[in-house]
Amino acid sequence: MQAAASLSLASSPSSATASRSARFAEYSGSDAFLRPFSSLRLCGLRREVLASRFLHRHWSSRTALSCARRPPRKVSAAATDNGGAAKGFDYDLVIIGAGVGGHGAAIHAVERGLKTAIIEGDIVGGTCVNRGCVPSKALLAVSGRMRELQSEHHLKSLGIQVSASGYDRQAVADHANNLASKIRGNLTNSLKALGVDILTGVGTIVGKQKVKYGKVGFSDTEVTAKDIIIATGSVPFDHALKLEWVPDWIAIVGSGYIGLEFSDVYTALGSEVTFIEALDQLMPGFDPEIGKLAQRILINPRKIDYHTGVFASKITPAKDGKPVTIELIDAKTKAPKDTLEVDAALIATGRAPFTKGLGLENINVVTERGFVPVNERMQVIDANGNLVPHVYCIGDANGKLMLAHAASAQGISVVEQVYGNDNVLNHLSIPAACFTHPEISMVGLTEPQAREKAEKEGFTVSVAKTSFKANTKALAENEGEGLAKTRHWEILGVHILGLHAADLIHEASNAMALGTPIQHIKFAVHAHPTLSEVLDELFKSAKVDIGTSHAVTEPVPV
Ligand SMILES: Cc1cc2nc3c(=O)[nH]c(=O)nc-3n(C[C@H](O)[C@H](O)[C@H](O)COP(=O)(O)OP(=O)(O)OC[C@H]3O[C@@H](n4cnc5c(N)ncnc54)[C@H](O)[C@@H]3O)c2cc1C
Ligand SMILES: NC(=O)c1ccc[n+]([C@@H]2O[C@H](COP(=O)([O-])OP(=O)(O)OC[C@H]3O[C@@H](n4cnc5c(N)ncnc54)[C@H](O)[C@@H]3O)[C@@H](O)[C@H]2O)c1
Repeated sequence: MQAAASLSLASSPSSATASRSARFAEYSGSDAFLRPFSSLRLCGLRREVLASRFLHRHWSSRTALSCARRPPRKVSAAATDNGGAAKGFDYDLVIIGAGVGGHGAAIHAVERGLKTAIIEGDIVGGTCVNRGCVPSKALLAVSGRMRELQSEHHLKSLGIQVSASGYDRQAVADHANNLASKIRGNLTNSLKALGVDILTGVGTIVGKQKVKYGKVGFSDTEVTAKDIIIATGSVPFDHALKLEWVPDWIAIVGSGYIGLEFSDVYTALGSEVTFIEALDQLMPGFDPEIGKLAQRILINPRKIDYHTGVFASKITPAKDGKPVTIELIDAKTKAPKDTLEVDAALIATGRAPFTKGLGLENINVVTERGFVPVNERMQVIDANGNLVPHVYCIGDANGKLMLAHAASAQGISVVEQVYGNDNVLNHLSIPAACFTHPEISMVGLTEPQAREKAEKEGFTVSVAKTSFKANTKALAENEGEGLAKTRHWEILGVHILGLHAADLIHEASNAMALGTPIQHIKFAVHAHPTLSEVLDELFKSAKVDIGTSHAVTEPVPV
């Protein structure tokens, strides 16, 4: 199923107008969090419905501070130093969009001695810093602690007594907002410290190696660049991060990363959640076995119910004291199924690229569902299937892998090419994580995908699994729930659900990126007692048949 697909709302990105001023106005005001008034029912309960609202933007970058301290860089024949551009150009590199992708590319470009400018039409940091990863992880930090404090049984088993737990909604919201501002400041300062020119305004490609930019209502300035990177990201649907109120009952449309993370936040803060998922099971993007375990740990014990195999076909925002209404239709037959009345609705059905008004028509590029077509080197492909010289597109705008670190890694890969080093990023080795409690992480193929590949290519897949239940550190924390699984001696994929899964995945993703096979990594030594021994055990339990060359390990049921 395509992200961003099928849900049409007044506030959805598809309603974006072509005008640049309207684009940015809409960007800052789109309202995916819809709310009501009045009383309604869920799971047989009647409840008083709260009025209210949500919304807006905030977040940052991890590389910012360390990069400011990097040593002077070497300058190749292909590049000038940071003071002067290639002959005949204002800049060696102009990047349109200062999100994490653009930021990662800019600091690496300076390191490579390229005279670099970054054009930003809104605020530095983009989605991740201002409206995505950063504020959502601040909220998840709160939900994690709330869960611990609310789990009397868990605390008691550790010998801890806590009389009551509670939270101050505004203080929680401030924590998310302040973190976003702080990281945005770090990002901006790191660009300035490295001598990247930050050009304010909406960037438009006006022709070969030419970009204009300008604030809405002011005249544009034109700059030339030897190479251009488009890093304009996506239009987020989600503005629930300001936490202006906590609804009693919230419907979350879509059970992907955003839906699952917000269900963790809202249930910890006291809301009841109803998931609406178009596919036949919840969390359809995850490895099926991990998805089942996630349902057992993250859904069933919480105040969450769900409708699967249905589309939210129409959502009517709260108005004049009436609740939000959500019309559900059967995903296959399209027959009407149900209508829900809820306090609030959060739309998490994927994100749409932010590529309108970029002037792509001036370089003969036609988007595909809004995404900029690129090859494996992020070089932009025109309407005739030819590469557009000197134009690249990274991050959410190309739709390859809509993750912050993928955007940044693609940016670094492009800068290497611009510098003269061929570089192709291995997307299969890029990890992903969902920051629920406990976390889920993954890299590479799911088990069905691995089996399909094996059938096509004629090899056998074996699967190894291990449980957190046997891990001393996890047991010391009284957090023994979890599973890690891998497949294939080359490591085709690893999936983890359990304590600190988001940190644990990197041993596997680095092994995949470096091509380290299981029969080598299984001899690596891990400190005891640590959670990393979960992966140690996983790799050691993999049955490697070097003769037939494809072994896998099976997990112990948890
Ligand atoms: C709620 C939420 C939580 C998330 N959590 C995570 C997470 O935990 N981990 C993770 O890896 N990813 C997460 N993501 C995804 C992550 O935020 C994106 O993948 C990432 O921000 C993409 O970076 P980008 O640089 O491609 O685009 P963006 O961050 O969207 O930045 C693009 C920038 O370009 C600017 N721009 C657009 N058009 C123009 C123009 N014409 N001229 C000038 N400037 C322009 C925009 O204003 C913006 O600043 C989350 C997303 C959301 C919505
Ligand atoms: N921790 C992280 O890394 C993190 C966190 C949040 C977001 N993200 C990024 O943001 C992107 C978007 O996240 P997301 O959760 O919005 O998208 P997603 O693609 O992960 O999940 C969307 C879900 O919505 C369902 N859906 C689509 N249309 C529907 C409809 N009309 N009715 C009911 N269900 C519908 C889909 O079947 C799917 O399960 C992700 O691709 C991810 O890359 C990452």
